[in-house]
Amino acid sequence: MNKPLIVALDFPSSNEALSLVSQLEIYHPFVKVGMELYYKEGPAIIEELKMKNCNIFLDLKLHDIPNTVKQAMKQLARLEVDLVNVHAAGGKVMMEAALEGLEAGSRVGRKRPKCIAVTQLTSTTENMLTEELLIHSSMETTIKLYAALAKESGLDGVVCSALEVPSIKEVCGNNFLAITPGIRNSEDNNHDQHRIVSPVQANRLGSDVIVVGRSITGAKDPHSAYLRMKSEWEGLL
Ligand SMILES: O=C(O)c1cc(=O)[nH]c(=O)n1[C@@H]1O[C@H](COP(=O)(O)O)[C@@H](O)[C@H]1O
Repeated sequence: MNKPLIVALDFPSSNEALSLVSQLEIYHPFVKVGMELYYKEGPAIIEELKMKNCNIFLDLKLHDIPNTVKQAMKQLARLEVDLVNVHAAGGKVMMEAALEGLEAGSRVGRKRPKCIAVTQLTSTTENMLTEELLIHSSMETTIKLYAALAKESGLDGVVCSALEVPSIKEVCGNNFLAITPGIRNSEDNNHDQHRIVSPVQANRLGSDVIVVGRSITGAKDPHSAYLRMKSEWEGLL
């Protein structure tokens, strides 16, 4: 993967998603289909996006007992997307089961999709971690341990805030992917995100991939917003 910017297609239906993609079509965008769009449109939206030459991150954040995750991943593998994810909080056996399902569902001769684990959502604060989730380690320690567990389970990387990338790379090595949402420029609305980083900072902190939603999809001119984010992320601005 070559430092991609993934656009989160958080839309209620394929009309809005495909209209956004058509504005970016010449760049063959890497896009993310999340729960909102997939629960409405199902596998059809994946096929439509493939026809538009998009790379696809199917973000369904699986978190269940190992057997359920394995069987679900077997089905998702058949969609032949590039990237899928689980919650690291499901534990090692569940993450291993996710990979087994992906291997089992992938066509012979075709590589399974990459699989990454969400560590702690970028909407989670240090205070929520201790007060609500009753995790009495710091955000950094928790995320480092979850990342190490994901690596031990054979996963390809994690989702985290760019703020945690240096410590994850220290523990898991440079080849272990760090995919980072929660990307905002100072003038953007933060919405429900808390552990926020600009595209320039994400680059400096060593993120491999950034995920950007509303700062592009909600912009007056999504095409210009995409190009600016991309240039800042790639260190051109
Ligand atoms: O797994 C994800 O993609 C994800 C993990 C996380 O910790 N935080 C997070 O924001 N995301 C996703 O990244 C996207 C961020 O969207 P914006 O906040 O609109 O840029 C959303 O689609 C989220 O579902």
